[in-house]
Amino acid sequence: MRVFHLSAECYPVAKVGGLADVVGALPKYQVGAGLRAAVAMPYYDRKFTREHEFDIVFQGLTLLGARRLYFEILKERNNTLGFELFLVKIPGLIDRTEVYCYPDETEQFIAYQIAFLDWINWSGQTPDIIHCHDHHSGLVPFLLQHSNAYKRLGKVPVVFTIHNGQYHGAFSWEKLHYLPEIDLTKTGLLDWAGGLNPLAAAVKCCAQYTTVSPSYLHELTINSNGLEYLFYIERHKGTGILNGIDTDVWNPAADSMIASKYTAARLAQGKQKNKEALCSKFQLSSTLPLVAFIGRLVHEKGADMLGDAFEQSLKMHNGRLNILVLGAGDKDSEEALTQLKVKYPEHYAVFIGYDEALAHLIYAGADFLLMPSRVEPCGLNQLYSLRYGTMPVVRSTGGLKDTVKDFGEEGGYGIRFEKVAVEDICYSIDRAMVVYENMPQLQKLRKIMMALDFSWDRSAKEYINLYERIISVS
Ligand SMILES: Nc1ncnc2c1ncn2[C@@H]1O[C@H](COP(=O)(O)OP(=O)(O)O[C@H]2O[C@H](CO)[C@@H](O)[C@H](O)[C@H]2O)[C@@H](O)[C@H]1O
Repeated sequence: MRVFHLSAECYPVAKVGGLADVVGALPKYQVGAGLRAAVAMPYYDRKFTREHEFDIVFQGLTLLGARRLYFEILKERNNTLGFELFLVKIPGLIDRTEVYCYPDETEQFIAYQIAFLDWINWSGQTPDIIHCHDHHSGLVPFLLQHSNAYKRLGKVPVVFTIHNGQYHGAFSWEKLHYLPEIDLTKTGLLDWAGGLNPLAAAVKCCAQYTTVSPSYLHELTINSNGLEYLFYIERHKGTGILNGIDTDVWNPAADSMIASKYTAARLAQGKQKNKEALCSKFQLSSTLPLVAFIGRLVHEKGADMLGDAFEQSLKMHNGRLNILVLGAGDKDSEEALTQLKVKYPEHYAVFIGYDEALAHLIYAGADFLLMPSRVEPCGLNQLYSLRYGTMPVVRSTGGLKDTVKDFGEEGGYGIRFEKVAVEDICYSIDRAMVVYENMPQLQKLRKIMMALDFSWDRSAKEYINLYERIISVS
């Protein structure tokens, strides 16, 4: 079965968040299961692209409105990632360093989708499935069905995965002319609330959509930044498939980014060595409990509450608790979290920025990983922390609810809280402090965490079953 994954991110080519982790892993596991899975993503001028060899497999000219665009499809020569990697390069438009936030982002993502479809069409390929991830490739199912340009491919089914339903990629109707010739009687499929909405169009036009956890499938009908009714109406097309983790990348027994590798059998010593390395980097004492946060500092992740919650907890557990933050995002949260360092220089540290290796060391060296998310479609951080024997402290939402069981319940191993509130975060940190004081109990819980299996094998099979079901009825 020939499958193309379309995504703006793919680890290690270009990563901003969890989308990259999923698209860098799922195709590899699908190839392992016998599929011919490939990723086709925009080209970025980054370390990975500079350090690997690429062949130009296709060159073409396409139109974006009145603009004629020359594009190339590059293929990574050695399939280094375990699957075929194709990059869509358009000089002057899709050849930059950052993944998001350019003023002409709408034009970039439309051109990426058109160039991909032109390539597939003109090169005579007919994939069995096109698997689009998030709104950046959300116009593909509409274009396949309702653009004259791609009539030959009109029956190729599209699976659309929603990693984050808060972002829709919406733009104004004035930009409609960027699309190739479409059936104008079908423009309603592109519309939501008076704008052209790629996420909504994808949900309407795809064969099936998936969410990255079962709970999030339902939550989208309650909270999806204005698309709640659409998700309610289209719910018969939705399936929740929990993300997995790439155990080649996230494995404490083989992780070259941590200070000391360890297995469950060497858990206590292994974690302590990593904690010492981590604490010495930030001049924190390695004998105190260490609560960490890793992530984008945005409202969805509860980043706006962290400053107050950490201040209250550090005050309450004066001199008995350490806290470490790794993240970047909203300026107010960055500022509040940076200021805290002045008040608690010995017990608090923060790194504002993105650092993959530091994230690995934190998963290995911290005792607790806090995720007070308002919205969490799946969440990978809690899965990584479980794999490294670090207790997740999470708000009960989305994938966090599906993967973290409170240690107060039978068979539980984490800490869960219900409300989006500073008080609930502080209370959960209090509970973590109590767990830490009972080290034999914490060690037992850590063993349970490390034995859990959230690898991609199971989820990759679920996607394949879904593809097969779709193909059998199409
Ligand atoms: N400053 C920093 N430095 C280093 N590493 C950092 C970092 N900030 C974040 N990361 C890393 O980025 C990834 C974050 O992944 P998540 O899945 O938790 O969130 P994200 O919101 O990006 O993804 C969305 O898509 C994923 C994938 O489907 C869903 O799990 C999730 O719920 C959804 O919001 C992790 O690998 C984490 O270690």
